[in-house]
Amino acid sequence: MASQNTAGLSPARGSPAFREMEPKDQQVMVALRIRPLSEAELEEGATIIAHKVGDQAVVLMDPGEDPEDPLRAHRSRERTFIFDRVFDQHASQEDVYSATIQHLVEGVISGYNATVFAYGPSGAGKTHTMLGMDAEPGIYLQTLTDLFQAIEETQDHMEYSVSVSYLEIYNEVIRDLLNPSSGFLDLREDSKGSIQIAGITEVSTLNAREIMQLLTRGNRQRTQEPTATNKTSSRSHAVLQVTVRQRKHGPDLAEEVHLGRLFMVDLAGSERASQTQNRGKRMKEGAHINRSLLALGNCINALSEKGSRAQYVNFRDSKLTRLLKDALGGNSHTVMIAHISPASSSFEESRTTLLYSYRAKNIKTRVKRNLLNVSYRIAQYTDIISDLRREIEHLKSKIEKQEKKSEPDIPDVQVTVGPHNTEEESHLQMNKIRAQLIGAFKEQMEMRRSLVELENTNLELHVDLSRHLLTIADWEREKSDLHMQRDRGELEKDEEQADTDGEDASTEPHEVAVAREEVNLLLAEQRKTSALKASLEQRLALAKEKASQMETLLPTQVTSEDQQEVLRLLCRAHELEVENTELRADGLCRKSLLCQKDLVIQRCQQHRRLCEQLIQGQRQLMQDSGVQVPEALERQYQLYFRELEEGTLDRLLLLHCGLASSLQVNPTRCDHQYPNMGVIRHTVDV
Ligand SMILES: Nc1ncnc2c1ncn2[C@@H]1O[C@H](COP(=O)(O)OP(=O)(O)OP(=O)(O)O)[C@@H](O)[C@H]1O
Repeated sequence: MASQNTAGLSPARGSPAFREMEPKDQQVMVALRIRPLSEAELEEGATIIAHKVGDQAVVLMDPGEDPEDPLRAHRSRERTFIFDRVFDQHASQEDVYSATIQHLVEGVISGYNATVFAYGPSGAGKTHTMLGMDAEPGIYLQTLTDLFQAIEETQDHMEYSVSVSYLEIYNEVIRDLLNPSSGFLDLREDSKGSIQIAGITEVSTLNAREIMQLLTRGNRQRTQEPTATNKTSSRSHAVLQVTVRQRKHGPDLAEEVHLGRLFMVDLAGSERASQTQNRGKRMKEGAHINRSLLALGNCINALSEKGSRAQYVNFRDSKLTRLLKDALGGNSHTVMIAHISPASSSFEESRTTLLYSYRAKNIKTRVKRNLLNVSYRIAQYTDIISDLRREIEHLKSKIEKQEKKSEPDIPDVQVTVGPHNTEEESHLQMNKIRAQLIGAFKEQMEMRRSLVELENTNLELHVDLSRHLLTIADWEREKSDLHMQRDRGELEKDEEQADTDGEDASTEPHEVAVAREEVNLLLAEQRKTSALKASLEQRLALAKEKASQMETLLPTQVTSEDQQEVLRLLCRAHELEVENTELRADGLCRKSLLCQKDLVIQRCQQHRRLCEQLIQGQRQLMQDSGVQVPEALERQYQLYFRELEEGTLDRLLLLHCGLASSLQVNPTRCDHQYPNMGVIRHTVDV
């Protein structure tokens, strides 16, 4: 089960909607599901205040409103919201699935990304919609069943591999729900800006039921506890990720690979702590859940206003938004299913949920098909072909020149007798050598590509490591500041406050503990990558030597000048392709170096701010105590203040940031040719 299952399948499938190659702007689809009144709500005498009108509207009545009150007649809080689809208590699981997600399945198979997330307060029905129950399976099972069925129905020159992972984000920590003992997992960004989860378990199977059993088991591992509104409330965000790789072999060596990713996200309850009467641990945990949801809300706000006010969208604020970055602002067909209870007792919750989801309707994503290898291969072949053409032309003209020069010697050359005196034998020999050469060359190329990917991974690990070390260093600095302030007696008030809250201000925050853990993991991973790289480099050196020996032997094994020439050209083509790969790797390294430079600049800026504070503080101290400033120092002060006022340094930094970000936005030619670099780097280790 752990290994990648492939099914030999599929034709030119896909509706016209999914055939387009150009990126298309796509509105996020927002649907609303109103669950039936629960027994508890009925018992407490709640009435229904959310009414579905037609297929797209919902009217929410304010239960506190007196219809007879003439003073409130024009200030009614009754509101109508329009969504792409509205479902009420009569809607079945199939109704919801077929109107929202079903149409995206085909796209995922053909290489498009799709995301569906269930949003709403605790107990509003999110898990019911996503996971459902045995008798009423939710979106997970329906989607997987359709996906596998569609794959089964397709045949031809296609191969599919499907892998599934399931994780939860709880208190800003990622856990693998299919392998909960694996500890905390980390998010990584690859060279294309695509988010990956390092070390996640990926299960490959083409059996939806088998996956469902795993998910149901995984869901039991989900952090779940009773809250005031739901006895089995899921306290975490659960993300089911399905990756479909479609591989199509062309008549020549070319190969098309499409990669479609489907995220199905069951968010934690969006309620505010005060409204659910949650106290203690729940309240703290709520802060973390809300950090993710708040970040999600901020992104939704910024994205929905994009264009009109061009707001900055900060996806980096939480793990959830980093993971959903593509779903919200990037390359994905996205569906949000908001959930509410129809009960009068949930009026405020429902109102905020409707407002929040309504805003999400303005978000546009830019959807394009993830064609991985084609552009790379085409670009690569085009390069090689044009290089080869030039080389061939060059060699041809050289041969012509030599022929002209050596015309009188022609009879001598023609009488040379080699070990293969018949034309047929010579032809067979040449084919054999050519096959050997191509084999050796392909092996070399594979190794070089793997080396480039390992190098890329190493750089990413390094960048991640630096980021975590920065978090730790920042905290260490804060801690020493705190100690200094405490020593000077400036912290008494705060300390008192901290003591009454039962917390010590110098207690290490959660993110620092996570950063320490991640540093250890990253170091271990770096060691692993380096060992792999060293052994691969050794193998490559051996392979290169073998190939060069073959080349040296050529003149003794093949006697015809033409054949020798063809083989020499072949060798030259190989060399050129190797050089090309090196160039691309070089491009990637430069980009990563740029990333690292950014980190260094960030660190220097932090240090600069500290120095500025020091200088200002010391100057103040000198002034207060009437110390005479020496002339040379005063001149340096003036220089320093002039620099600050003119802002030269800031302008330089701004210029660097501008240049760096334009490089990120317009990746170099090398990146275009390496679109799949580091995209699939997950460990499959069930
Ligand atoms: N459409 C529905 N039809 C019937 N029962 C439903 C429906 N939606 C939800 N329920 C029931 O309501 C209860 C709460 O639903 P669920 O656990 O799905 O809520 P939730 O939004 O996932 O809550 P939390 O965020 O706390 O995990 C469950 O018992 C569920 O079976």
